[in-house]
Amino acid sequence: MSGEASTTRKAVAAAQRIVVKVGSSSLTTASGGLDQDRLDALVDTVSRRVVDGGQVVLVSSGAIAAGIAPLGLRRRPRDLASQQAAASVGQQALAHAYAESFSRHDLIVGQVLLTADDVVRRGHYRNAQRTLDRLLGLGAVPVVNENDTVATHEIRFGDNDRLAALVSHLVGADALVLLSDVDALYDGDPRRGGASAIREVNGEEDMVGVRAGSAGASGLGTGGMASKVEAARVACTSGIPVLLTSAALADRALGPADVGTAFAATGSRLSARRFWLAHAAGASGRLWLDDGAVTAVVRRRRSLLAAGITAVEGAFDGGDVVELVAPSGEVVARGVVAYDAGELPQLIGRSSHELPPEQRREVVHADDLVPLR
Ligand SMILES: Nc1ncnc2c1ncn2[C@@H]1O[C@H](COP(=O)(O)OP(=O)(O)O)[C@@H](O)[C@H]1O
Ligand SMILES: N[C@@H](CCC(=O)OP(=O)(O)O)C(=O)O
Repeated sequence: MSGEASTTRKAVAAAQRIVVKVGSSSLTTASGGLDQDRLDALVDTVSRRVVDGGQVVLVSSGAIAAGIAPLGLRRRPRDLASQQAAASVGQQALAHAYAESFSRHDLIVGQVLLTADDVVRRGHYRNAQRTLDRLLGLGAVPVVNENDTVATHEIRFGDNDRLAALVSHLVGADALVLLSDVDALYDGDPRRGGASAIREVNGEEDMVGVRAGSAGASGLGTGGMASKVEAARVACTSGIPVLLTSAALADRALGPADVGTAFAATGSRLSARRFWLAHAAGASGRLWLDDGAVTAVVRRRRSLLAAGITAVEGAFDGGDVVELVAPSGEVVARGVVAYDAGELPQLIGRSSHELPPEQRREVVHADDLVPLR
């Protein structure tokens, strides 16, 4: 790549605290065992950064894939119980491999297995934050994965790309690096041919027409490019720049950052509460807004009043988190609703002066509302 490095690339190269996420397809062989050479190469790169004074949190997938061969399975299992069994076997193989590999550089690793509750429940969030912070302070390399052996479909993070974005905010990272088996984001699935690489994403306008598809041909990854793009969006809108490239290019990604796709930080750092509201908390319902209300809450950062709501979905109580939806169906904000779902139908569409005084409070107060664009 030629030309002057973008601000985003400089920020990634200079980041002091960094989260590096590596996917299953970059650590395991097609037959479902750990690929020690590739794991060692990644560890060498991460170690260089740590020895140079940086702090790295490694979010590593691969537990399920690494458990396939030892259990005599032929491919990645589809049912939850077998996935959990594979993860149980594979995670300990993975942790062992990382511990051995980092020990070549005299570095200690700390295994951190998180469930969605650990970041979705605000009380648990601080606990995970403290542990990771202390590990980094003690010079260890935290190796994070989802606690797959107990996570059911209903309570999963979804994928480790999302987990990595959440962890980036949790540890206050200066950058997030997503390593996969593809060197960059392309405008279409590169497996189909004819797609071109996108080098810089400076906002949603650069994503227009980009088709980010499902997981790679190895059958080992889960989220595919779509989940990486979504994770990049979560990080960038929270003020964290992202670099996406292949694990084979990790050295350059963590060095001059002159490879892959750089996603610029578009938003400012969110407080833990606002980040939680925007990205972590589960939503219990939806409020459909008219165009005027969308402008008021998204552009003018106003509270949402009953007059701008056209429909209510879901069974929520006052104090729950809900999504605010534009007429187009796009979720434009999330916030804490002040009323129970049952109270709203008789209020919506009516302006405050038509309502009795006790029902004139905002439906979602501006302080409890985070626009998503
Ligand atoms: N627009 C795109 N740009 C790049 N890769 C894409 C795109 N759409 C789909 N993909 C596929 O996504 C795969 C990476 O996702 P995945 O297999 O889940 O990786 P990992 O295991 O690293 O998380 C690539 O191998 C590629 O084939
Ligand atoms: N927690 C799972 C990984 C899930 C996942 O998102 O995988 P990937 O798409 O390879 O990053 C595991 O360790 O197998």
